[in-house]
Amino acid sequence: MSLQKFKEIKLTDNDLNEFKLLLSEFYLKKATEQEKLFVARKALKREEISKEEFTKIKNHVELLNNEYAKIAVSKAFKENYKNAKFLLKPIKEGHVDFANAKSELAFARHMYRESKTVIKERGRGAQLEKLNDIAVEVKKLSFKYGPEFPYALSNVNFQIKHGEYVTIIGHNGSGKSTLSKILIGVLTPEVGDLQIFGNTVNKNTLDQIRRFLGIVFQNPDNQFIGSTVRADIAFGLENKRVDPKDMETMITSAAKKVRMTDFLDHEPLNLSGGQKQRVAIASTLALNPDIIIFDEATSMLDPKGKREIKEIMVQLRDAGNKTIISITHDMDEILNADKVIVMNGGKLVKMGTPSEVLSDKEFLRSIHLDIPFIANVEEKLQNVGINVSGSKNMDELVDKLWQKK
Ligand SMILES: Nc1ncnc2c1ncn2[C@@H]1O[C@H](COP(=O)(O)OP(=O)(O)OP(=O)(O)O)[C@@H](O)[C@H]1O
Repeated sequence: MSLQKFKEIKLTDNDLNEFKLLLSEFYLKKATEQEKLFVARKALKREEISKEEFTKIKNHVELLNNEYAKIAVSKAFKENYKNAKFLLKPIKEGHVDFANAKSELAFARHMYRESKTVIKERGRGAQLEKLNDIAVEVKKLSFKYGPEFPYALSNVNFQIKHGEYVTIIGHNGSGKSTLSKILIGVLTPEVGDLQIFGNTVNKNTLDQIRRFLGIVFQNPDNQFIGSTVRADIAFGLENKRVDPKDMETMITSAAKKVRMTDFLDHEPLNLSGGQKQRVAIASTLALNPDIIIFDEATSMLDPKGKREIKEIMVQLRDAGNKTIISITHDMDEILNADKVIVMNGGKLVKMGTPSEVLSDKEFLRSIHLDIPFIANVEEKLQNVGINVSGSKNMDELVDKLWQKK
């Protein structure tokens, strides 16, 4: 088979995602019906239902079992893998098609293995494939809390690339919380579309898509489950059924990223606000999500705590391979971001780099946003003819002023 022909007929990551979703959905349906059969069997013994009624339920379960057995096969993926293997045979190393055919083979093998794992796990725990490198895409999104309410979000559109650090900012009532609830799947958009790595979020896909996301909430006290920092980080891993022998390494590695290794045996409730949020971040990081959403995560912290968390957001972005989304009304937070999304009255009113957004200070003031302290100082300096802009913190501003001397 030629490479061209293979590309026309090959299975894609989309097919694999559909297979995962179908299996988990069907398994859930089957489990529910099996539960009904269990109850019916007891009812039959107590003569509360007739033999005919019981047989009807039993036949239905049998039918589902048969159908499930037909679906839960990785034959198509095996065939696809076999086709990919044939691709390489006639192509010599060094030929233009060689690398291409090799990567097709690697992906076909990955899909075949994944399909077998999903069957073994009956679709439960399945992680959908990333279909592109756009971590979040919101298209024509509108939302209202009820028919008689005004739109809390109206026609919002944006894209966040994987690896970007984005802040979503807005005054009270601008729609930030509504947007964040939609992003984490607590609210469902009625108009428009939300995609995570190319996967459309809906009630069938939500559970699987959530695995891409980690969330750090506003109140650190509401996020603790364990009696020690270690137990707290372990909780999510246990839920994910991580092998206990890998657990300690994963806990230490997550704690290290937020500089909390010395506190692993401490009680979370005795920590400072900033430290508590660091533990919450470690618990999230341990699960290795691709996207971390900080939902007003610094708003209850003192200045030191705020600084600590902001530093960690920057470090996570700098370490690569994580998308950081911070929903906040702290304007100082926008300076370190790659991109800023400004919300007002349920609409996205501005989007750009911090410098682009800060270039129109009058507009920001008109929608009741405070200008970051550093940007205010720069504005005052510009007014007296000293041209400095785009500083992320006081040190950077001082450096720029020294260079001008
Ligand atoms: N549960 C609700 N029922 C009805 N309307 C709501 C509800 N929650 C929010 N709203 C309305 O939706 C709009 C957007 O509110 P939202 O809470 O998303 O804004 P916000 O930017 O997060 O504000 P804040 O910073 O005060 O939390 C507002 O007009 C608000 O009154």
